[in-house]
Amino acid sequence: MILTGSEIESQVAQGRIIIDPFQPEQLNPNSYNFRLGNVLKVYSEAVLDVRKPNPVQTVYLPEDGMVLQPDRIYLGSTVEVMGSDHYVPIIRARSGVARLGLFIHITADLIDIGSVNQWTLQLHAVQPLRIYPGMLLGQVTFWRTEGPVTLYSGKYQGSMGPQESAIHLDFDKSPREAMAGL
Ligand SMILES: Nc1ccn([C@H]2C[C@H](O)[C@@H](COP(=O)(O)OP(=O)(O)OP(=O)(O)O)O2)c(=O)n1
Repeated sequence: MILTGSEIESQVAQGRIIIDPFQPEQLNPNSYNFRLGNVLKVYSEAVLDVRKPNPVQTVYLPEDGMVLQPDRIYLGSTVEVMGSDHYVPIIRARSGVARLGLFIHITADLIDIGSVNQWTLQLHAVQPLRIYPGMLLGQVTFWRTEGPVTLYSGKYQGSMGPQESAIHLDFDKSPREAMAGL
């Protein structure tokens, strides 16, 4: 079951959902709009490798914006530190952003229960698009769970700013550890 905007606000007030900073005017009927931080990371090599660290360049989004090019992925992050030990967050683009052809994640919309940090966004523009730091880019929804809860303790816990893939770390683990996210 999805939380309504007023229930999100109530759960934030009780400390059961973390959204920091929290602005009530960013609430929607059943979601909360989040902002884009001013740091982007771009992979520097043309061919990426899941078994190795992939070097990145850091780019600071100027106040007058920056044009995203279609042939690459830009890692950004939310301004807000968000998460919950009680509800499962799922992120989406705002419709107005999607209507301009911008993906704000690439098939990774599910946030683990217990994952509290600035979430990494995988920005991909279908055609050149100027974006701005601090813009209201996406929305987060919160979902009730069923069953015993195990809180997230994976490799991206506590991250601030955009985090490049650390999937290469999985290759040093046993298949059981990798599947368990240990
Ligand atoms: N667009 C996204 C999706 C997820 N996350 C964060 C919150 C998630 O709780 C965490 C881990 O997500 P996954 O379990 O999908 O990713 P992995 O399986 O690669 O990581 P791990 O091995 O840590 O579970 O990454 C994020 O910042 N931005």
